[in-house]
Amino acid sequence: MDRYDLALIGFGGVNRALAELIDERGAALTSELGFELRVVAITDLRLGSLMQADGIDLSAVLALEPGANFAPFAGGDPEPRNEYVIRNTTADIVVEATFTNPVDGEPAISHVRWALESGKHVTTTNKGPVALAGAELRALAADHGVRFEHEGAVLSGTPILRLAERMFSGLRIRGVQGILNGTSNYVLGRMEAGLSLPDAVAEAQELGYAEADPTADLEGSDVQLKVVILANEVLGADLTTADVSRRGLSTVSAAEIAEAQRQGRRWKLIGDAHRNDDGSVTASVAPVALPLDHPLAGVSGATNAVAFDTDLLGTVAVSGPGAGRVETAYALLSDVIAIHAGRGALIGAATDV
Ligand SMILES: NC(=O)C1=CN([C@@H]2O[C@H](COP(=O)(O)OP(=O)(O)OC[C@H]3O[C@@H](n4cnc5c(N)ncnc54)[C@H](O)[C@@H]3O)[C@@H](O)[C@H]2O)C=CC1
Ligand SMILES: N[C@@H](CC=O)C(=O)O
Repeated sequence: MDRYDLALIGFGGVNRALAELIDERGAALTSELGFELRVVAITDLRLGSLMQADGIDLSAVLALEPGANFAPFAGGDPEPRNEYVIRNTTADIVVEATFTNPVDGEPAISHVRWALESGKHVTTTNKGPVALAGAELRALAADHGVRFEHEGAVLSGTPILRLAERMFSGLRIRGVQGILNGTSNYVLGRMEAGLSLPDAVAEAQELGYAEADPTADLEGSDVQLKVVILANEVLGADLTTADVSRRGLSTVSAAEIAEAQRQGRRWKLIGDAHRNDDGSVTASVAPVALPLDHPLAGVSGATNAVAFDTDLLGTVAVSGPGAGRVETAYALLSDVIAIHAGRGALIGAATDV
């Protein structure tokens, strides 16, 4: 029986949900998936670090009282010694789920680099490293014979990146457009129902959808990162966030939301990237008042949707959760499954000189 030891970097909503999944459903997952999962290290800004090569008792760390930290545990330290833990842990896979930094991607990019350099696979839901250093990190992973997986960076657990990578061979993708942020979509729906913006945002935070700073959700920088990822990975572009024009929800007033409802329209924050006739790619994020019969107008709550414009199939649309702790933890599990499925190929690639 194979076993993967994990190091969890960041122990907030998503990595806690993964720990709960392993703790509560570990035996069932082992028999279904053919491998065992064990957590051997955890770091968090607020909790410090914990390293136990024989496996951490997840029920004990999940039961920690607010304000407590890892110091009293064997192998515990009140400081989040990220670099030391990532480089020295016995883990096979580093699971990066700290805050997304939409400006320079740090310190998550460094976390991923340290893990790959020390021969560990990485799975992350953090959009910073993928959007801002994706090519460099993929190359680093290849150099070290390990994988850099990041399904959860777009549409949380809804597997659109792997779908596009694996199932669209032979198609030419002309563009990709969609609702790519769960929080803003949820907030727009709640404002249509009469809630104030702050109340709607507070609900999204409580439900685990929002970024640590929800401005990134509302003002489009989260979608900007996702558009960069889609443009680069699906359209083969080489965009940075500076190439993606951005307007957020503050450009739409409550009165405009009510007026759109009267006109049979619904505001949605739309991310778009499309290939032009000259081969260049144009990308944007902006609120759009869609007519109710538009396919994206009915996508509500934290559900997201992506429409791929292809030459041979026309439009292929996928809809599913775009945010949520458990949904995003599933993305991490799906990455581990992909690492497990590809392990023979990796051994071959690493020895193939
Ligand atoms: N919650 C969601 O629905 C989704 C989240 N994501 C991404 O997944 C990541 C994690 O999300 P959540 O768990 O919801 O966020 P969260 O805010 O609940 O948890 C992040 C955790 O990381 C810790 N942290 C921050 N900086 C750190 C550092 N330098 N070293 C150690 N720990 C650090 C924080 O103390 C916090 O406990 C974020 O990058 C987010 O953008 C992606 C898809 C969906
Ligand atoms: N805050 C993000 C989480 C997923 O990326 C969102 O609301 O979509």
